[in-house]
Amino acid sequence: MAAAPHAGRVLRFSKMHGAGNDFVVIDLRDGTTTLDPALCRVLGDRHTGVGCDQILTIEAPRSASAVASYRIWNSDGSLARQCGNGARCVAAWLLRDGTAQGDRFDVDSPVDTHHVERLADDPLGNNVFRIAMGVPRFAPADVPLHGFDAMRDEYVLEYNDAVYSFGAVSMGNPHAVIEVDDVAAAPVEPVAQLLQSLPAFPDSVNVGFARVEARDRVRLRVYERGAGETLACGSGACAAAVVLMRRGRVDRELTIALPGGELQIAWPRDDAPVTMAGPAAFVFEGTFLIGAGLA
Ligand SMILES: N[C@H](CCC[C@H](N)C(=O)O)C(=O)O
Repeated sequence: MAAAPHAGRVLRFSKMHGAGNDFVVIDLRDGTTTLDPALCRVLGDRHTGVGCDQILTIEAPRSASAVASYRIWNSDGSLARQCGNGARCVAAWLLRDGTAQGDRFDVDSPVDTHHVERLADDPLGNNVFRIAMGVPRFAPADVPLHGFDAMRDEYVLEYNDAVYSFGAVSMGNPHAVIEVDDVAAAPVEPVAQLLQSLPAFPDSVNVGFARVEARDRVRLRVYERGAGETLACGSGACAAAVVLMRRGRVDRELTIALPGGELQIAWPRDDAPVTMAGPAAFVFEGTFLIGAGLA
C-alpha cells in the first residue's frame, strides 16, 4: 500500500485552548514542516489524531512591527483568515517561547496586524490577553453576502417556507448573527448548516445565536465554518457584539458569555478596531507520529 504522504513524520505541538475553543499549535519557523488540508484533518480528528477545533501555525512575521505571524486551519482542513481565541493562544505561546518580550507586542494574522496586550493572569493562572481584532466591515460585498445590495442591520432570507433574519459582518472572516429568545434551545446545527449551504454565503459562514441578557451582557453559541459548534468563538463574539451595538441593543463594552467561558468585547467608535479580552491556556505538549493512527 502506498505510504501516506506524511507517514513516518514526527510533529511537535502544543495543545492549547481559549475559553474552551481548542487548538493544536505548531511552530513552522524552521521550515522543515508544511501543513496541508489532509494533514490538518488528521491532526484535528478527536479519535485518530490529537483533536482540536483549529490548527495554528507559528511563522515568520509579515509586517515590520510583528514578532511573528500565524495561520489558521479549521479541523476540516479549510484555511481561515481570522481566529480570536487562537490569537490569544498564539500570544501566550510566543511569550513563553521568548519570541515576544514584555506585555505589549504585535502579531500578524492572515488579514491584519494585531496589537496584543497581556493583562493580569486569571484566577487559574492562565494568561489573559486583550487583542485588537480590526475594524468590522458590514458591507454585503465584504462579508461576503450575495443577494443583498445595501447594508442592513437585519437581513431576511426565506427558504423552504421558513424565514431567517440575521445580521452579517466580516471580522476578517464571515459571520451571521441570529437573535434568539433561548440560546440553549436554539436549533443551532440545522439552521447554521442551512445558512452555510446557501449561495448567499459563497465562502460559507460562521453562525452565532445570541440572546441579549442586559445592555452589557450577551449569551452566545457559535456554529463555526469548518469546525461545527465550538465552546467559544472569539471572532464570533466580536461579530455578535458589533451587530447588536449597531442595532442599539447593547453598550459599546460588554461581556459575551459562551459555553466555554466569557470574553470582554469593546468597540469604542465605528472607525476603531474591536478589542477582545480573554484567557489563553496551555493543556499539554506532544509529539504526533503521522501514520501511527488510522490516518
Ligand atoms: N471557523 C472560523 C475560524 C476560527 C474562528 C474562531 N475559532 C475564533 O476564535 O475566532 C472560520 O472559518 O472563519
